[in-house]
Amino acid sequence: MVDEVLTISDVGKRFGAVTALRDVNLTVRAGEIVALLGDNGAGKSTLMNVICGSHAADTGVVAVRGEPLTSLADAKRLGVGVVYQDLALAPHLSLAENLFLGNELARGFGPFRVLDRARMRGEARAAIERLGISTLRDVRLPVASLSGGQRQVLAVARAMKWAERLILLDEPTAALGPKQVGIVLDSIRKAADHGLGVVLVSHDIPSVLELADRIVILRHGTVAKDVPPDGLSVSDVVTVMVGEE
Ligand SMILES: Nc1ncnc2c1ncn2[C@@H]1O[C@H](COP(=O)(O)OP(=O)(O)OP(=O)(O)O)[C@@H](O)[C@H]1O
Repeated sequence: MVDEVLTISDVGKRFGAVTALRDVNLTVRAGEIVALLGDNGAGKSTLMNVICGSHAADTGVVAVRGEPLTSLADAKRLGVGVVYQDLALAPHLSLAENLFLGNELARGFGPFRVLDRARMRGEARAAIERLGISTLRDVRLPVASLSGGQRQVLAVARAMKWAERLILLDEPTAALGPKQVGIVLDSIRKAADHGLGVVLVSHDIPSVLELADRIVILRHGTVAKDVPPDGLSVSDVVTVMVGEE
């Protein structure tokens, strides 16, 4: 399909005697949010690691826009960005500096090259505005002064700035209060509205039912259910997760 960003076909992954993933098939389209749910040990992290190229699948194919992805370098080249649970932000640097961490802009030539702080600030403001988050207006503030939810939003803004096709999020609402959860969910929805595919892992089933376009439930390394959230309750999801349908 034309707007398919991620295609996972018959993926399997073992760790010694443990089968972490078996015959996993999954697609994500541009603008779509897919939530991966499952009990502990169901294979969620392994699948995310395979999608971001940090683990190679033993069998099957992971492809972004039809191009195979088997390494972290492939993931970067193919426009896949990851928001890790620890967010990988530098607390003493500003919002703008964090957005450009490892991708700093410079101006001038040769020995006269210096960081182009004004441009980084301008682009950081634009990146944050795209998410419609007014609470992060001052991009010169240090990240240490932000709340947990604001940090999570900043991490989403950074992934969105550098990833052209797909962003992966690990537990984006863990340890946040209800208001903060709302802000983070909004930022993820905005990223999808800008045409990115989104895959997230979460144990926060109510939030996921509100946010996701599709719910994919893994059980013992296979896809037990892949459905829109319409009409699903938390207990329906838990029943599938634990295998008591
Ligand atoms: N590096 C590894 N070496 C050996 N076994 C592993 C490794 N990573 C995962 N596993 C095993 O693979 C299975 C799937 O694990 P995975 O971490 O993907 O599950 P999960 O759904 O993310 O669980 P959780 O919600 O607890 O994080 C488990 O049985 C786990 O013990």
